[in-house]
Amino acid sequence: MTADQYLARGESGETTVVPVIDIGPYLRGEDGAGTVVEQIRHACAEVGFFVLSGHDVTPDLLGRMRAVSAAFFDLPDEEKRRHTSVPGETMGYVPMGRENLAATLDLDRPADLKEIFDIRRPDLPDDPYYGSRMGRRLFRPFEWPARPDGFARTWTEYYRAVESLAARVMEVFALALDLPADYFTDKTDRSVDYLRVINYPAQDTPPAPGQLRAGEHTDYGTLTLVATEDVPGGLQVRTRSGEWADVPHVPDSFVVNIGDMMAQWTNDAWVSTLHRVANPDTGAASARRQSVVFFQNPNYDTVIAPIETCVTPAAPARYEPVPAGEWLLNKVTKQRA
Ligand SMILES: O=C(O)CCC(=O)C(=O)O
Ligand SMILES: [Fe+2]
Repeated sequence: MTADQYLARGESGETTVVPVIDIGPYLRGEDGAGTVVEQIRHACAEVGFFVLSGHDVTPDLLGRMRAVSAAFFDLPDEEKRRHTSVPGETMGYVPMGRENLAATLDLDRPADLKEIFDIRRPDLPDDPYYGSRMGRRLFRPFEWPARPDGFARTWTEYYRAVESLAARVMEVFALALDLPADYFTDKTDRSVDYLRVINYPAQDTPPAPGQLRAGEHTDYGTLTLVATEDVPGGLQVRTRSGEWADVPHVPDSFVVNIGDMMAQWTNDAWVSTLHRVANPDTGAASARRQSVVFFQNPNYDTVIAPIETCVTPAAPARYEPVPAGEWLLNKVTKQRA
């Protein structure tokens, strides 16, 4: 991916960088559904990011998810560390200093200033897909924290809600690529999703040179749904001219971005845009930030190759086929600080 593929406009540009799209008409099968498809096609091709409103994940559920997660991060360090993920994995608690997203682009930067709790699909179905060698590697069972109360219940409820929403967005993606609405269904129905809450603590000491809340990176999979927070030190996208532009926070909406595998599927007709999480200004260093992030990655045995509607004589296939699980593991290995 080269910098000139990032079309979003930055500080010096007045254009809206990241459009807000109301998916409601599509979800309800109303007349405006065609417009939703058009808007999403445009956003994915031009920006790689959009803000999704009109979805059916309730503010109540999101509020409970935030509260229970914040309560976990407020537990004593020693209690959180009992859930520390095995090295090279992100399942469970990932303490400060363990992840470095810029390293996925082979950049030499200090570790990200964040801690994480991360799960895979809860309540795994009895299916050889999950029990195979690759299945066990990617869907390793994890232990829920005993505290705070209701953690497992709320996270499971949230997982189900965003998993369904992601499936509906994938239908829109298929339609936007002139494919049948269910084109991606059998490629993502056992997806290797990551549900993680990221706590970006207040910055009591100044970050090291080049150190950020999250270093620049692209996401790896199909799509990401981020519930952001309106506090200093937030998500930024890289514009075509190489500037960093803030992604707007719209209450009760998700920031949606596409990942590398969607860019490869579309033969780069759609962009997997560089982004990062900035530090708060010194004056706002006490601002803590928490984001709730759902990454959808295809089934591990889905082979990602440019889709036929995206390959033309003028745009020949740019990518060799690659199994999604392999691509994902390669990235996850690199992200270790
Ligand atoms: O915290 C955020 O707003 C986004 C984090 C992010 O981009 C990531 O973890 O991939
Ligand atoms: Fe990201």
